[in-house]
Amino acid sequence: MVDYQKTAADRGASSLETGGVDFMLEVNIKKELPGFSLDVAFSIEREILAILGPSGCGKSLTIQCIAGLVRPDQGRIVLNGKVLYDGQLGINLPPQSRKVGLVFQNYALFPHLTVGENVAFGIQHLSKAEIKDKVTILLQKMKLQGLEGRYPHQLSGGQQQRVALARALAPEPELLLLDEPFSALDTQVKEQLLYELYELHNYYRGSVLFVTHNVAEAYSLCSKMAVYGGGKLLQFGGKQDVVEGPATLEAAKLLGVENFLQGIVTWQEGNEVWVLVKGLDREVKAVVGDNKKIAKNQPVILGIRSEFLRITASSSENTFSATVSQVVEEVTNYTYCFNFPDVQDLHLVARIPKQEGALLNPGSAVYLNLPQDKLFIIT
Ligand SMILES: Nc1ncnc2c1ncn2[C@@H]1O[C@H](COP(=O)(O)OP(=O)(O)OP(=O)(O)O)[C@@H](O)[C@H]1O
Repeated sequence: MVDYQKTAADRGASSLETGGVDFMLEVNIKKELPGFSLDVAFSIEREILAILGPSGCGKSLTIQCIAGLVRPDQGRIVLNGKVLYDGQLGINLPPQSRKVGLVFQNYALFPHLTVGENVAFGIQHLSKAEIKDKVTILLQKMKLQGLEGRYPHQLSGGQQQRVALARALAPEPELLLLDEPFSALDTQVKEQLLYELYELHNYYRGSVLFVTHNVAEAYSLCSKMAVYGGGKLLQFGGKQDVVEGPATLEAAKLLGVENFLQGIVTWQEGNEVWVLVKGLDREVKAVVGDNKKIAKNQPVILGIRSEFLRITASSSENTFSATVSQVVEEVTNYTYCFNFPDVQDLHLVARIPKQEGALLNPGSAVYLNLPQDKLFIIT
């Protein structure tokens, strides 16, 4: 997965100059709707948070509560020390008083206004000269120079979404809310915009909440991830911790983990845990974080992302004899499905970069390694 945070950092880009403002967002809200209840709490500080989850899990509702478009039933939302909503104190600021920018999937530009007029829409209180300067800078940042006089219908989807971003940024919001902003765009345009959005974050400096279904898209852009399921926060944390160490089976599946093994804990020493894998009748070693203690004989599920399995030349720790049952050739990987001799109902999927070896045909026997630091344990 591309990591734009790393690529920008490698070039020495910085988003850390905040002029003394904290850019802290605290959200703790409950909302009951017919047949659905939302109950989430999280906080972020001057960073990009991706909210990830299946359709109907409450992602957009969270965004709408923060933007002031939907009133929660209970809780509190605080942005940079300003209370936007407090159920007990009866505070519920209107959207225009929240300093929050919002971009939806479907651009929502004003069709009768030009690109320049759309971008200037939220900054009419400024002088003409200030508006002109700001629009010029934003159009330049969003690579829209020369398109200022066009109308939305004269723009491509990617250009329209850039205008929507510029319009949201013009009033200098302290928080930018992006609700599936790229889902209507094709892959190439989406990737370009993801990169530009990350670049833009260096300029913008505030926090960003980014709603998506797509794990790779989330990982590329965010530093933190919130995984939603059925109106609840299943997991929240740094993106690598979340993607490589899902806390529950539901979160793991939502995060695209394909490989799960049942087992029983046989031994723990420090952060190393040995698990006897059902069916394989062999132990694997996994590394757990945060000094987590797991009782001996406790049934657990081991998980590992398909990208982390490796084919090795010989048998060693955490390595099993396996047979290729299916292969799919992709642009940069071979995706293999493996069976295990004498074991029913156990299949593992591995994505192996092509440069790591020639194509293996179905029926090939290999050693399959499950790296201990990439195996995670769900109790
Ligand atoms: N105004 C509303 N009135 C009643 N129910 C609503 C309203 N808005 C949303 N819901 C319901 O709340 C739940 C969460 O909706 P939400 O739009 O937040 O989902 P989502 O996670 O953003 O899904 P998607 O990815 O499909 O956009 C859904 O069951 C939806 O039907």
